[in-house]
Amino acid sequence: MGLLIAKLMSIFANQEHKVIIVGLDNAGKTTILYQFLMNEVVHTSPTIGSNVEEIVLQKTHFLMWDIGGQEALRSTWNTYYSNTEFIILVIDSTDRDRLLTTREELYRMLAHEALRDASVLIFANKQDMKDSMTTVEISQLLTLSAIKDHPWHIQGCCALTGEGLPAGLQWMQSQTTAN
Ligand SMILES: Nc1nc2c(ncn2[C@@H]2O[C@H](COP(=O)(O)OP(=O)(O)OP(=O)(O)O)[C@@H](O)[C@H]2O)c(=O)[nH]1
Ligand SMILES: [Mg+2]
Repeated sequence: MGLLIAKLMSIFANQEHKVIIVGLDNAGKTTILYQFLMNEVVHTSPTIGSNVEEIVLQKTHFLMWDIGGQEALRSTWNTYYSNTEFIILVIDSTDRDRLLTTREELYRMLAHEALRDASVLIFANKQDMKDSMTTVEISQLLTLSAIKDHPWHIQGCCALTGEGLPAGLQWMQSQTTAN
């Protein structure tokens, strides 16, 4: 009996949490995924379709789907939604012109039934660029404070150095234990 309980506990401890990484093309999604995986900057080209990798933080396993963000691919995002626990929305913080497009995509996702229980981590990426918007500016432009039905968190980061990425992962881990 004790063994059975131990086995069940280890299954739950190693349960995989499904994550989708979304955002407009060139935001840095693929760069972030491989920084998580290897602590390295990989050479990327625009993602057609998706990449999937398992990222483990202590005993928490995340199955992360990095989805192509080009305009023509955005209508396919919803095919990845089922069983998603976390949305990572990556933003190129220098891309002021397209922040409203990101905002539309964000609220479209949040209204989707399959994402009703998902938590949202927003990475304000490319904080190394001197003209980047701050997390405060981005929060205001996305009106994040209006999101009441999903836990959310915004984190500044630089995918090239990895700065800010562990803090984001840690927030996700805290949400898995909070739920
Ligand atoms: N300066 C700077 N450049 C970055 C950063 N993160 C990513 N990049 C660069 O931004 C470009 C796009 O990165 P990707 O990771 O391919 O972007 P993506 O979001 O996966 O794009 P799609 O696959 O087309 O949706 C690459 O040239 C990256 O090297 C960052 O934090 N700072
Ligand atoms: Mg990509």
